[in-house]
Amino acid sequence: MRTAYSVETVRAAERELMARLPEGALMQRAAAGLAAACAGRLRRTRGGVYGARVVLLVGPGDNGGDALYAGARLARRGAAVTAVPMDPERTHPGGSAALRAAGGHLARAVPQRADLVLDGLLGIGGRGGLRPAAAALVERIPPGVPVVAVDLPSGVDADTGEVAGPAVTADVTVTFGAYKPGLLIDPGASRAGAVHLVDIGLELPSPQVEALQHADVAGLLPEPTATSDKYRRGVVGIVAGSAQYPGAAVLAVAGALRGGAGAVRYVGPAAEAVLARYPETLIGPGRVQAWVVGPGLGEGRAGEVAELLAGDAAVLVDADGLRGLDAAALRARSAPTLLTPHAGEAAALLGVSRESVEAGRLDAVRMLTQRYGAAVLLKGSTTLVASGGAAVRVNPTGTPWLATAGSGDVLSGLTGSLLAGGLSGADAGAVGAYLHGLAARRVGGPLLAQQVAEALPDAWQDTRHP
Ligand SMILES: NC(=O)C1=CN([C@@H]2O[C@H](COP(=O)(O)OP(=O)(O)OC[C@H]3O[C@@H](n4cnc5c(N)ncnc54)[C@H](O)[C@@H]3O)[C@@H](O)[C@H]2O)[C@@H](O)CC1
Ligand SMILES: [K+]
Repeated sequence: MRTAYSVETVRAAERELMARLPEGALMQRAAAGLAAACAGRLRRTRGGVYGARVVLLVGPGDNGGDALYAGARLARRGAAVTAVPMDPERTHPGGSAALRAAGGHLARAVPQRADLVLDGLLGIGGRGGLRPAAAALVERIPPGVPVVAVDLPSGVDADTGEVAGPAVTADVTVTFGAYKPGLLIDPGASRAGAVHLVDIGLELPSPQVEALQHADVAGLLPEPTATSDKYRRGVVGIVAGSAQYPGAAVLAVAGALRGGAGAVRYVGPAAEAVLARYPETLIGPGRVQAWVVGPGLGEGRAGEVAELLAGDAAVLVDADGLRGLDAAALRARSAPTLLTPHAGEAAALLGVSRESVEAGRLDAVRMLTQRYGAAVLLKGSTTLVASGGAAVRVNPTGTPWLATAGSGDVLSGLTGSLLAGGLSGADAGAVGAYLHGLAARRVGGPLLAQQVAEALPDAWQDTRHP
């Protein structure tokens, strides 16, 4: 499990640790890890540190201090290090002195010839969009030069991944003590590049955000045993498709057949198309452990959604099924419920704009789970899964090629199948998104939704091999 912690949590852990250590010890740990990561990068790109031109963008706080001390370490190994402070009056005094003593120097303009740029403008103390002095330095980063962000890319909100205006786009982020949610959630995550965690010895409580890894998923997947039969493995029912969108039914069934349930039942007007493609499918109403309702349903079918929600099987509501959902009916349910909106559907459920959901995905998914009393999977670049007050799960797999017609139908079928296999709403959502993203990576791109469904068994097996 990869875990991420809010600024408040990280600060509290830092205070607690600092009280037990000599002054400045934590910053030295951070700077040592940062310098080592930079040296590793310089070794790979140009054979070594000696003679490398390193530029430090230095903000007014401790983030700038980290950059200066790391710069001093690189200067001692023969790098030519130039620090450009955002505000020369407010620059970490100890860090500046250390850099000068090591042979580095301070400048007012960003040198345009460089082998590496360190972004030490803002870390977890950054608030809102970059102010002009910081934005001006970011604009002067020479194109094509690798950028290492110190703790997080400046301009990215550490707690949410929101980016309000200009921000650094890093090749590597060296983060200290703990991942921050903004490094795992878009738009921040795509600014961070490869994230490298430096252990500085923090003791941390339970996380605010987490990302499953292969072993976590393998541990949650419902595997049949010698005594399993198809009913014990769970039956998933698919209520999807319409005369206008029969394909959604076929794709949801395609996903459901690869999600580990013992059987897939289809109810709706696309039975012929479903059977033609998947003769394994049971047709017509009957008992199931979980329903998937919504993909390609079209308009005027809210009654079917309400009827399923009134029953005692688990229910996944997707796409057209999400229109006009009754929050009170959802809150009254005792069986697992999972909603799987994309940003536009989430915006409608919350009564806000699509843009605000996309800019603040973490807030949006938390508000949805609170308002509707259900687990929620918010689709998009970095899919999020929230349930009650538990840590929000961010999906680490996937590819931009998944933004293609029908891929959501496969996801809902797959995830419903996992619900039928006995997973909770949050687990089914997180595991479904993970496998779906892994399968898409296997296919590459451009991809068809049905290829994603076909790659699911291999993705399932992949999770067993870390
Ligand atoms: N606290 C600790 O124990 C440790 C902190 N470390 C470093 O310290 C950082 C946090 O340091 P600080 O609390 O000093 O905060 P930062 O260095 O992140 O930034 C705070 C400063 O930036 C200014 N600022 C805030 N938002 C701005 C914006 N949008 N545009 C321009 N300027 C803005 C503030 O006025 C303040 O002076 C961490 O990210 C990490 O890099 C590490 O050295 C490890 C140990
Ligand atoms: K930074």
